[in-house]
Amino acid sequence: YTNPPPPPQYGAHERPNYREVQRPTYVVPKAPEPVYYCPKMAGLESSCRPSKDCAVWHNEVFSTPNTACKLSDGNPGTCCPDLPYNYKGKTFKEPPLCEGKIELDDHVECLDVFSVNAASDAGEFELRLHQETAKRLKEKGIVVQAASPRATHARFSNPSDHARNVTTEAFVGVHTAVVLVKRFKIKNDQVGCALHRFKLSETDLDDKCNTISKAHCSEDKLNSPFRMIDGSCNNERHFVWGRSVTQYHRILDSDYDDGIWSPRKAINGQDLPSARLVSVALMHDVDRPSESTTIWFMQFGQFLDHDLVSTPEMSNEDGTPIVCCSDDGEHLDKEDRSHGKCLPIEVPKNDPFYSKFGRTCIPLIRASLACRNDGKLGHATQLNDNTHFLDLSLVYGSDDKKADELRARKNGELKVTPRPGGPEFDLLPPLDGNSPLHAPCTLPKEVSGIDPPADVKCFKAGDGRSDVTPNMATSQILFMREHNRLARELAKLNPHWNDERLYQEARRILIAQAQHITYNEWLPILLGRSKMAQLGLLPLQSGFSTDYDDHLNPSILNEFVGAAFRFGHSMVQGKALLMNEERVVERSLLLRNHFFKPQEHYTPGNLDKFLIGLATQPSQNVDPYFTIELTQHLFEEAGKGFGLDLVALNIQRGRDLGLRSYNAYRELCGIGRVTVYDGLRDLFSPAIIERFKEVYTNVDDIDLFVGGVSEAKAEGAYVGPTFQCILADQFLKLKRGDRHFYDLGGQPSSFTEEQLNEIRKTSLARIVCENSRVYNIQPMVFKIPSEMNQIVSCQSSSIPRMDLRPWQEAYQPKVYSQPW
Ligand code: HEM
Ligand SMILES: [Ca+2]
Repeated sequence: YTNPPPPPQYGAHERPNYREVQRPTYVVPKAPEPVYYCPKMAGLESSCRPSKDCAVWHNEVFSTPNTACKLSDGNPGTCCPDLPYNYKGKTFKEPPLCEGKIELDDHVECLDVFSVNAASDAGEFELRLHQETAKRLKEKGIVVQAASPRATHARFSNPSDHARNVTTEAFVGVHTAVVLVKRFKIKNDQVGCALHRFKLSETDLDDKCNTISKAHCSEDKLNSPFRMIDGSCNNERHFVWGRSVTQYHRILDSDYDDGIWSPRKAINGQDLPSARLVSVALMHDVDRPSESTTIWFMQFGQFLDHDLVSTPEMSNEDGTPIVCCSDDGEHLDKEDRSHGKCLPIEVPKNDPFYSKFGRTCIPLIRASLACRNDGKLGHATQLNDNTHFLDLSLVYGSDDKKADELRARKNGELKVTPRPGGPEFDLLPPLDGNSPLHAPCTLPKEVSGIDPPADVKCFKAGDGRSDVTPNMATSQILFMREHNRLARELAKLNPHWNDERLYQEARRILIAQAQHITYNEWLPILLGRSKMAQLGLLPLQSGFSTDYDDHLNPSILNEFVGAAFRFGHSMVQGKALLMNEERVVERSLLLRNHFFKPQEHYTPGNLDKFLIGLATQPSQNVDPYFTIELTQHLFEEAGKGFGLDLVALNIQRGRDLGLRSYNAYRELCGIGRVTVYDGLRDLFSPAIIERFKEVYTNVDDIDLFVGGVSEAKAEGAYVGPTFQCILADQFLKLKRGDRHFYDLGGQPSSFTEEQLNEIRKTSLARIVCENSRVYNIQPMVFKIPSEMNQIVSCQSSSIPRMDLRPWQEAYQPKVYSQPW
């Protein structure tokens, strides 16, 4: 290169619009010619490519003979066709609040703004009453015990200060609605039409929940090439769409007993079966590992989960967690639960596990309430504490304060805990100010064999759950390191860029990489190629996407967060493996001992061993089988022998979030509603149907989570058709409703075509290679190594390396050979 003249230096805010920046043309090297014969696949000609370019075809690649091939330089590759045609499928619309055809009863017609104001006083009173109850409980010494499973769950679901304030305001609105429904005897199907007529701003509730309507985005923000940290200003008209601390959306109307907030009942009017009873009756711990998919697939799923959602639980006014069962695991008196924020799970007396510990109550606190985006009165909505977008908020934070805390403010880098050996050993920065309720971050001597080292701290990242398990921490550390690596490389290419510019550019690239991995490598395994093609979810091979739809709300759906995306819990293995380069297990860690205890990561070399374990150990299948590490020992306190049951929590949470029953989603997804249990034979084994009959009195009572995980897999997918349908809809909204989606053209945040082609070289295998001391890995890390997915050197062209030269400002165009 000849040195270009130094470009002007400017901070992120004073820069010209990206659309105006002149970029030199960059000549893309031609793809290597296939040198080996490749078989036809799905009736299409195929050619030899780096394996990650065949990830979308993984089913055909692994079922067609002779799909292993050699790239032009002799390194292993995979045969597959070009990407198939991407149709433009439809997304589900949000159910209308009021269809307009419902006739209101006369007495409901009488409901006017004065009645609303009167009810709002009652709502405020309810809030104070609940605050009193909380105070009384504290005085009585009924508080959450340090290090207990409940304390750890509270840590996992801890609301941000912003979320806590929003919930308090929304709570009054919800109670106002509850009072009105009672007073005016409003039937469930009339709630929307009766209440939506009232805007909070036109009632005495005008001081509540008014920040959403006041949200504003300057031209600067709308034209910024970089996303806002809190996800705002993505949509140019609806500034808050996708922002953190805003409501989840839904594809079917909520199902609450009172039409507002109380959990649904069984069809016969009785209570639904206890969530723990359902968990025990249906969900066993049977080892059914996948034959082709690694545990990285599960882990990346949880990584996405922590990017896309965080449903905080409600808390006391002072931020302390709420108590919903007594210390010895029994239900509290009705009076002590009168703050209405508890939804404890009934444990049957004869429970095969918890009865041994005399526990009859599993605590669950209701999810934080959101201010409704429409500013109207209506049923409860819940909030997402993270940005709804796939934007690596779990790496960078979902609000400016958190983002700032995480930045090194030097060279665009993120803060780290440095360890001897260089950046491939960096860990996440320490979490300071541990709450006294937190269990120690170190392992007890009985587990580790050593005294707890003094320098071991819990980790801090953009999301508070970064060290919930060892491998959640592994994935967070990996992406943090890749950010810093990108920032270092960009600084070499553009020595004149300041910290802000380097941080934002590295962030933009890393988010694009994560989106590419998700749509190119991960979703094809989850949803299957044909479903992706049908909806238009496949990534492009070249050029820009024109997919953006500014009418589409990208927000996460209650159905997704409350049930469908929890499919991942079924894939979890009870043990995390540490493996060496020979792929031999050196140690295995029982999950129950390692929740929020990242001590193992402090041993040099262990992170590499976790990474190899992730690429080797198979994932479990999605089925009604769950490891007891999650269903009996979740967040167990050391030495106590029991923890929480995640399956029961999922079921109960679904009811808390007002999800309709499984049958309603079958109908929505075009699979067809069933009227009798036998109708389920299309997707369920007779044994499972029998077990459904034992616990649910009506086929319309089945919880969505339970039905979803028990379905037979959809063709080419990792989940059944109902979850496939909900998950696909969500990922379509996340792509089409995101103005900053990585392959979108014509936006201030769009990459140049040359940059985009480099981003398309990304694979998770490459990110592992670049940021660890793992030297050999298979190109498709979500797939178990095989002849078509051979373990190769990280130096190999089988795992393409992205070239950052297209980011060099005003560099001289030059044709160069493959970067590897
Ligand atoms: C060992 C691994 C995992 C553990 C210990 C774990 C634990 C938990 C816990 C405690 C909750 C909160 C339950 C509640 O209060 O409602 C939760 C929620 C959730 N989990 Fe997991 N999980 C794991 C893996 C996964 C995976 C692999 C996925 C997806 C592929 C996933 C998706 C979700 C989702 C979507 C939620 C709802 C999150 C929210 O509302 O904020 N989890 N998980
Ligand atoms: Ca996010």
